[in-house]
Amino acid sequence: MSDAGAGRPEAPTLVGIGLIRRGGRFYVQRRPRGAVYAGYWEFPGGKCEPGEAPEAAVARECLEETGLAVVVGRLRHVIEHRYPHGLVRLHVFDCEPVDPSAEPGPGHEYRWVRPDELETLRFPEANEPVLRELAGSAQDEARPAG
Ligand SMILES: Nc1nc2c([nH]c(=O)n2[C@H]2C[C@H](O)[C@@H](COP(=O)(O)OP(=O)(O)OP(=O)(O)O)O2)c(=O)[nH]1
Repeated sequence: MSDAGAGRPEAPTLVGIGLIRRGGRFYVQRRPRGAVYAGYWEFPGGKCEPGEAPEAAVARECLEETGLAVVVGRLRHVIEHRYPHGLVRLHVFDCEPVDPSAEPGPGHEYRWVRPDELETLRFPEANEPVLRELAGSAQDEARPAG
């Protein structure tokens, strides 16, 4: 007997996202025209291919989208969010460029931003906990000890 449809929970689309950090700043880029959330800022990343682990997707998407080869580090957040276009599960990883002097390619409009600037840019709403945490850790670093 088939149980197709009724009662089965919707599987989220798995997404890998890279927080590429260089000298205390993060790489952000504008989502291209025609994409969902076109014109919003985002961290590089994208959907996992079938069978692909999120960290592998991060390395692949960072290279494809920015031209930067990255070392994928700690998994910082897993965020499940329902958008009008579907349910996504974002896996957000700390990343470092393999070559710290390499510049991103021409594919996207991009900026390297300080953590406290992140909250002034418009990101897709699922990014909110990431932006809050990065901005908060910047304040901790700036606060004098004691
Ligand atoms: N890349 C990226 N995607 C994000 C961020 N925040 C966020 O909610 N998303 C969502 C938007 C999309 O629903 C999903 C990623 O999809 P995408 O359209 O960028 O993925 P993709 O590059 O594989 O796209 P495509 O091949 O289907 O064009 O994750 C973010 O900071 N970066």
